[in-house]
Amino acid sequence: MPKKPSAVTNNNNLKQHIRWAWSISQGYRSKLLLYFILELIAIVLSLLFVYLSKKAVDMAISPEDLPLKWTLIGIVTSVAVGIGIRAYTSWLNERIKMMMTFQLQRNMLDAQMLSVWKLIKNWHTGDIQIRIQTDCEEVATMIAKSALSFLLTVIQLLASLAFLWYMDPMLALLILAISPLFLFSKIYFQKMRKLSREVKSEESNFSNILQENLRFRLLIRAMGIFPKRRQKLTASQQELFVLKMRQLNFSTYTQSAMKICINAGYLLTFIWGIYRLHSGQISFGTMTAFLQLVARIQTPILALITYIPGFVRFRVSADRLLELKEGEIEPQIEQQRLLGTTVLKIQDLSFRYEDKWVLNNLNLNLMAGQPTAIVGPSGKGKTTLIRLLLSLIKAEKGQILLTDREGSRPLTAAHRINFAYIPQGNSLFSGTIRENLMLHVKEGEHIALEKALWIACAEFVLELPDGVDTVVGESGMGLSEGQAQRIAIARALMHNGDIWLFDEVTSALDRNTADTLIKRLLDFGQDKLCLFVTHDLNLADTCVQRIYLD
Ligand SMILES: Nc1ncnc2c1ncn2[C@@H]1O[C@H](COP(=O)(O)OP(=O)(O)OP(=O)(O)O)[C@@H](O)[C@H]1O
Repeated sequence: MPKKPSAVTNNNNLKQHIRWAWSISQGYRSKLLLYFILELIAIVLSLLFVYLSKKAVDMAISPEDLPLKWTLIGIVTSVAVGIGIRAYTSWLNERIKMMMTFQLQRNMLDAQMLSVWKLIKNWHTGDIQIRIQTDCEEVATMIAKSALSFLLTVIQLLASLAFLWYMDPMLALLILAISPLFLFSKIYFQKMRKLSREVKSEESNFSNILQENLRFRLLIRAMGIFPKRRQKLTASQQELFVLKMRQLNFSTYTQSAMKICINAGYLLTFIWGIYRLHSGQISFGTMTAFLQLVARIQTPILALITYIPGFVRFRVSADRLLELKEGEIEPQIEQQRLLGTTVLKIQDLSFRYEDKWVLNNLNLNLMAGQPTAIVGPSGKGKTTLIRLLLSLIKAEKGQILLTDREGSRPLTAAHRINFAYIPQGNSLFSGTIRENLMLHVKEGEHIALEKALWIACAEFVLELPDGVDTVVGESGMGLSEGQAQRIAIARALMHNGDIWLFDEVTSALDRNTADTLIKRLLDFGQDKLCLFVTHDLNLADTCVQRIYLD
């Protein structure tokens, strides 16, 4: 059964998340360091601005005639350079974030594309899609942006606090005391994490329903189940609404509390400053510096608070992505072309899905030039045998040997290039027919396009107004099932593999076309190893060998 999106079983600790985030940052660290250093300079400049403006105000109201020019030049320079640095760092940061997101998305997709069969069936594509799209971005945002900004904000906060402490320790303590530090408590984090996880799970569920509704939109209408499927989508939206409202309510409470603290802090500083100014304990310049520093303390505190939801989402997303990466991945190996495969020998082959045995001690010899039909009732393991031959699944027992002019060797995933495989149903990609036909061909190793179309009884393509450049939609939309099936056959023949694995190639064809197709295939494939999985008895009768699976 596909995994329910809500079932995030992973719950890694903070250390594991940080270690993983660190590994993702590889390749970007020097750029991130540059960003960090420039931001530090910007912080120093902003404090320099506070210091110089205090000095300028005090100089301006001083009875002595002090030269203000250099102080004012210093103020303008610190502001101008600060703006320039911030513009560059924000550009740089967005760029790093984008690159990191794309790389993470590619890695996650690769892991899914290459994960072993057992894992594939556990996942719903809608769920995978939402994880790759939104969770990858969440993680990259944290690593490239929020984590460093958080650190910089803490530095800015500490520097401003130290400055204020230097001018008035009591005020610094008071400001800190009424800051909404409760937002860093464990209870707050736990609550946020729970809410975030629930929302993300429901988003995955919504994506699953949406994806299936769109994919089967014609079928849904034809079956008259549109209201039901719509209802399912609406129910998921309602659930999402409830969860997001819970999140919104929670953040409204916390933000209101936060705003009360921030305003109280400002008022306190103002009253405190006025009182001390009035009693002559501080200068007017110090009063302005107070107000600026309070802003420079409260703004970082506010910023730190806004990082919390992002940090919580990062941890939930990290769990979801680590879960996606779990399990066995097929190693990428170089493909080996065999030199005229003559025999494919299946010896004592047994296979089971979990505890259900599908094949038991199967023995079979496929010889070049002796087409074989595999027939039998539905659900007896015909497609499973094809999966074993394509090394998509591993046999429990037994082996498959391939013999060519150079000898025999066990079949592995490296031999896939030698197979011409046609799956059941429509398997065309969106794009032109030419793009579909040329998908896996190598220069100099493929047969002529027109020839492949002819053998596959797909000459009709050449008569279309745009010929092989005709654009087909998703899943071959714009073509009939039979037309799409014949183009898929031509595609399989194009790269001239020695071993043909044809799964129900005549299922969507009329009798005449099917018979012509069989004849052409058998004529052209006289030196090939042909395996037809079929319920078509005419096709089975034409084969030299018939194997009955029951
Ligand atoms: N991914 C899977 N996980 C668990 N069981 C599976 C899986 N795929 C197939 N099976 C089971 O294995 C058995 C053989 O399936 P298979 O698709 O090989 O049959 P088949 O002979 O090709 O059927 P058909 O003629 O209908 O295409 C079936 O009983 C099926 O329920």
